Amino acid sequence: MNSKGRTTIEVGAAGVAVITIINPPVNSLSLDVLSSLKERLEEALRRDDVKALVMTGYDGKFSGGFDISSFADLQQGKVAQPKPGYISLDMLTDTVEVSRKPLVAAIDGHALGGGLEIAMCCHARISTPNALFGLPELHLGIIPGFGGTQRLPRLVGLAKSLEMMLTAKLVKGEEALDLGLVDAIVSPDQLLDTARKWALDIWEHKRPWNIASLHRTDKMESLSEAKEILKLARAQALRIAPNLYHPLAYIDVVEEGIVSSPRAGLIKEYETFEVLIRSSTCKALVHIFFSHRGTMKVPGVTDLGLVPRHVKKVAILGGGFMGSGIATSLLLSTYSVILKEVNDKLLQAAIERIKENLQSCVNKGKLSQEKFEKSLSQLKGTLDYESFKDVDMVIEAVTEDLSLKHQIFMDLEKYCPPHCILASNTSTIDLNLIGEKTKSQDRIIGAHFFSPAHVMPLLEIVRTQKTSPQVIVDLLDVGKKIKKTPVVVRNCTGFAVNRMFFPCTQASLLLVEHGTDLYCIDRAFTKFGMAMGPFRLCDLVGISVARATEAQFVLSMPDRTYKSMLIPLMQEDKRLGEMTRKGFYLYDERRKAKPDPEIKKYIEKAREISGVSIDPKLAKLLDKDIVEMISFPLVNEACRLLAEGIAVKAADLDIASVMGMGFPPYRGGIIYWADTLGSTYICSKLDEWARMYGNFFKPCDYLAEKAARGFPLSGTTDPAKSRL
Ligand SMILES: C[C@H](O)CC(=O)SCCNC(=O)CCNC(=O)[C@H](O)C(C)(C)COP(=O)(O)OP(=O)(O)OC[C@H]1O[C@@H](n2cnc3c(N)ncnc32)[C@H](O)[C@@H]1OP(=O)(O)O
Repeated sequence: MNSKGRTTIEVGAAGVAVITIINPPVNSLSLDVLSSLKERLEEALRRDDVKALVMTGYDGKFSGGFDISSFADLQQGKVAQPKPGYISLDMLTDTVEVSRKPLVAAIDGHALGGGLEIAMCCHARISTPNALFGLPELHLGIIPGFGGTQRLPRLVGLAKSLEMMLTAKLVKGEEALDLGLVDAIVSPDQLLDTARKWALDIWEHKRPWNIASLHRTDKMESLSEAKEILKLARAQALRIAPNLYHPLAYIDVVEEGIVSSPRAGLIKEYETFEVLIRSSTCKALVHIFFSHRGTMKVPGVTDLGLVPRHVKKVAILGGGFMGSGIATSLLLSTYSVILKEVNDKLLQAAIERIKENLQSCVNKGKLSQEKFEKSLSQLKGTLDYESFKDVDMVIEAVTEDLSLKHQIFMDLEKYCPPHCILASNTSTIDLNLIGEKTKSQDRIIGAHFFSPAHVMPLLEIVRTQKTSPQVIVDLLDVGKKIKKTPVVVRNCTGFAVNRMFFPCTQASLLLVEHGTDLYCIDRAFTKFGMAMGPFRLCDLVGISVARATEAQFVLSMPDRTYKSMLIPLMQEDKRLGEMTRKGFYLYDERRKAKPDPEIKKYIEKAREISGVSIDPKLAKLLDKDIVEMISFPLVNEACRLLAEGIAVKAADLDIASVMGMGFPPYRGGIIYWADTLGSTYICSKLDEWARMYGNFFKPCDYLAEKAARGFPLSGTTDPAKSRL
């Protein structure tokens, strides 16, 4: 079997051994790397010609931490440490940290998770200004397992370490120096020489031997302060993630080290790590980690060897809420942006919105004043197409009016250079229709952003049968550069995210008309872990948008829509959602939502029009039943997207559900979650509800077939069945 990574050792004339971790692309710590590292360390400690050691990572990257792809082997017991806690105690604490030869970490790139934990066992840390440090393990449903829970608080103080861990915050070189996490900052070309000299200086007592990180006390708060900080951290963890156990387990482990001893903390750490790595939360979050990266791999597109073309200048048509958000995203990533509006008043308003967006980044400390000025200087407003002659990409973000879009795309074909990518931010209109009056269909593509576009992480890239792979590769690259997660889907009404989410609103309306309490539905959803319930979301998006979207779906899938008058009735009465401070909820000036007893009136009227009577069973549903009755239709639609080839991979829908709909990542995304319940169970429930409440619930063929065989829904789709 090929080994997964290795380390090398090179002993220089001055007697400093440089050990390099080699496991591209991020130098993760596979078990092979760890075992090779142990051998190299032992060799260096044994050799008489070695006075001191430097540890570094290959190709300017220290280490991205423990090898996440080996979690599955650990979970299944296929590999194990020689004894419990071996790496943390025997290797790092009792060999490296106590060694009589000084060991200095030379850090460039990233020192994350296990990478940082190893660096913290060293006797000094030298880094470059751009190096990134952090313990992001909680994002994977685990806690650090190589001593990070004990050493980070002792190096940077308890309060700061809790902040870094609970928010998975990464710190950069200079901040790490201020915190005391590193001892010196040097440029990349001086890194190794400085580290070598530093190690030798310690050996020659020209620099002090620092006390081992595990036993430092100078940064730690007093016991009473520490207890108060831990109490607040527990409250924060419960508030941020009430369904999650592992952040609390992490705080318990830190506490053990403080109230008992650091060694007791290390023991509790590895015991807890062993439990958490086998948890369903960890498995789901690891699935999200790899699926997230997998969205950049599109079969038949990204495997053709195409190189993304350099996109420098982007034009945006329409500076409304979406257009200005998209422009902000591009400016933040140093693209030159031309913003076109139809008159000066709208143009000035759009520029003002962009300024506000950028200013809010400055206020949150995410953008320096200097970068704010630079970004803004990259923005040019215009009222005509004159300056479009050298743009590389256009993103149209005007209102959803097909004839207007027809005209725009014909104009774009006339004014833009032939290589220019012609993208539309439409959320519902068929891209084939948008481009039908042009001869440029190979460069027409959907770039569907989610509102607010400069904040939401998902970018749905929609390709038609004619979109060229080169254009898809180009947009994937732009998406990555503007720090979005792109998911490539095929063209259909609502594309993947809106189409998948639509049955959720529909099922909610059906339940409400049959007697389920509207606010109980939203509560059950948020308790399940969704960012917000379907009715709160409707208010946020706006009742008019919800109605317009509904109209599109009623047209394209009349056989499976539930026709409720609740939303039209509210629209008639100008209860338009959060923007009018009245929708399903009432809103105060701080946008805090409060249930409104008046909503009953609208429900009763809608019920009367539909001719539906209250079903006593539905009026008393448990939270679990509410979640299932609303989410299973969503799963059903996701299955249709897979069967039709709209989405190529189930994992893409998992990411789309997490990033576009607020589905809880620790449940792994919509299809992953469905598979934890089983296709047979979901299908039988949908069948039962279809018999009782109509075709809206009827399982699609894909789901029924998988259920009949007891297969998971995430199995690869048959490309032959793709409709394109
Ligand atoms: C015992 C310990 O306490 C437990 C641990 O250490 S758990 C691990 C903790 N570490 C992490 O969570 C870091 C995870 N990685 C990252 O955040 C980012 O990959 C990074 C900042 C290191 C680099 O980001 P970036 O340059 O954008 O590259 P990115 O696309 O994310 O990753 C490159 C490749 O490396 C893989 N990779 C990244 N980190 C990995 C890791 N720790 N293990 C295995 N593979 C990893 C990715 O899956 C990707 O693979 P692909 O090319 O086949 O898709």
